[in-house]
Amino acid sequence: MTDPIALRLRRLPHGEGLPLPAYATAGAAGLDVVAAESLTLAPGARAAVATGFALAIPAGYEVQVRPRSGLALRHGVTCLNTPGTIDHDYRGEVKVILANLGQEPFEVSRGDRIAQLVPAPVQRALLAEVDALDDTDRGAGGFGSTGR
Ligand SMILES: O=c1ccn([C@H]2C[C@H](O)[C@@H](COP(=O)(O)OP(=O)(O)OP(=O)(O)O)O2)c(=O)[nH]1
Repeated sequence: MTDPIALRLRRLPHGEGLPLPAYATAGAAGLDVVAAESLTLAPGARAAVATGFALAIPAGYEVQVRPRSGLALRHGVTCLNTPGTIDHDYRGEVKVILANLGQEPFEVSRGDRIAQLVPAPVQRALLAEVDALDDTDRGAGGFGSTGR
């Protein structure tokens, strides 16, 4: 494992008393995040669920918000925008955009683990507009073109 990334976390008033994001096992890749509010997600519904904290992420990194496989498999509940992107310059509350793709209402209780956070290095692009692109064997083929 590489050296950990230092993340500063500011607890917000409604996050008082909640466990901080934490690794569930010594080898876990994601910091489990708990909900700072309780709500019911109807089938097909989505919501930005409060976490009760804000982050300062070092420049050159993002934090990805990813679903938990247990919620996805058992309840059809996932992060709609997975992986969610927390920009390094964002100082607002981290929220988890949960969607219920299952057939039953899903209850979120304050303190439930709802997602996981994974820091990742960011490679920025230097965009150059050009009149023509170099030729390749694939050309414009895509979207299953090699399977036909
Ligand atoms: O799952 C998420 C995704 C985003 N954010 C916050 C942090 C992120 O830095 C900010 C903006 O996210 P994004 O760039 O994905 O959203 P956008 O729709 O492009 O909005 P903006 O115009 O604010 O960038 O919203 C979250 O709290 N949770």
